[in-house]
Amino acid sequence: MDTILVVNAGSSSVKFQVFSIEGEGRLRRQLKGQMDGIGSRPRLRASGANGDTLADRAYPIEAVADVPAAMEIAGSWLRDELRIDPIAVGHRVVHGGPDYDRPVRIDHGVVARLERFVSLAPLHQPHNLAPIRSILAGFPTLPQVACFDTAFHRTHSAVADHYAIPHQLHAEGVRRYGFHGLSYEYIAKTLPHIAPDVAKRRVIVAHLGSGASMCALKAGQSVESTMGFTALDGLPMGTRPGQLDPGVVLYLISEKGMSASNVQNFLYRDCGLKGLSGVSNDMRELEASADARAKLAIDYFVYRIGLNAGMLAAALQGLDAFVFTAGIGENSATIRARVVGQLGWLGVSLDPAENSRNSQLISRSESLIPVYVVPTDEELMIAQHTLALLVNTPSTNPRQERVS
Ligand SMILES: Nc1ncnc2c1ncn2[C@@H]1O[C@H](COP(=O)(O)OP(=O)(O)O)[C@@H](O)[C@H]1O
Ligand SMILES: CC(=O)OP(=O)(O)O
Ligand SMILES: [Mg+2]
Repeated sequence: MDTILVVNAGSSSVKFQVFSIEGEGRLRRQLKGQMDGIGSRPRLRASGANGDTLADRAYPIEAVADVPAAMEIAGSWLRDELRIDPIAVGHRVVHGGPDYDRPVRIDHGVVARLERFVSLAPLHQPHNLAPIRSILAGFPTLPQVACFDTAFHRTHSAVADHYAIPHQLHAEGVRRYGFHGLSYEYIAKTLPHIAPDVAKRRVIVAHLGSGASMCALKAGQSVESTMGFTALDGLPMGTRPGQLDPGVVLYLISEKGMSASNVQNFLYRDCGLKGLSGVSNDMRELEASADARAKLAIDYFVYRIGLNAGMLAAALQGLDAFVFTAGIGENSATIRARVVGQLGWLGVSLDPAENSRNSQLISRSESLIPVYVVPTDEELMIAQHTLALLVNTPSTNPRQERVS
């Protein structure tokens, strides 16, 4: 069976899926898994094609302290226990910079270009590139494809793509890229099947995971995002602050004597829900906590989502649907209820029973704007792009020739 392996390293998880190629470009999911709770409660879970459990293992926090450790455990499980032998590997690569507006077949030149963005996505890019490099070294003829978080947002207008700074910096690549594009692309492709009328109109998608952002979709195209040059901007996240006055950064440097790398570590690892609560970066732990600072962190998260929804509704000049997705958006009925509470001024009204069941439609019929929960599938997007590039790019790999 010819298969494609997909690897998606996020800030608190490593996700992977294996798809078989069924002919005529159709893919069938054979395996889906993730190591999540990295740095809080690490757990490897995986299921097979029929949803049957293949692994469910909890690890002590110190055994999976970071993403590389999670990658190592998940990788050896796939390699040594399941003997996965794919004909191609698709990777999520968070930063594609100004040049990549679509997925690309990987070679050493591509890796060298993507290395330049490591400092712009330090929580992700090194972990996205590490498996690419080790596969290139160990299996140089195995086709690999990079799929970018930034690519889906390259449709933004000039006003959405710029900061009010001198042009030279924009020309160098200091732009408002936006991230989580593979997730938004999946939602944009799925929404026409769920709600064909609103999918053609103005939709806000809230991708609320460990990293969190929101996207304004007009007729399925991204027109605005809460994230910018890096995945620091916009909403508060597990360990990142979201929108912050740049004056705070100047204060850290000039008054606290912090170096550039101290500030980088601080902004990517010590802020957000973790910094504000002092309890955890993990929303499940905050929801379970009685600590007043955990409550403040959740209040702040919800409040900022409401503020940013107003901004995106203005970008869209109206709103026809609101969609929740990713770890928190798909699973926390409490957070969804509170966010919908913030959208009351738009005439949105929640159906609490449907919300508590994680139903697809969680608003009441009289709600002026429907609210949906759509589980995202970044890995499926990556597999589809990988297959498309396999079929359309010539290769020296004889196993790959059979696919086309
Ligand atoms: N049942 C749940 N209730 C509340 N939060 C949840 C639940 N399940 C997962 N989450 C939260 O989702 C986040 C992880 O989301 P995910 O999209 O997997 O993140 P990432 O891809 O950035 O690693 C964590 O903050 C986790 O606490
Ligand atoms: C870009 C980003 O923040 O990704 P994730 O949410 O997977 O950490
Ligand atoms: Mg993610």
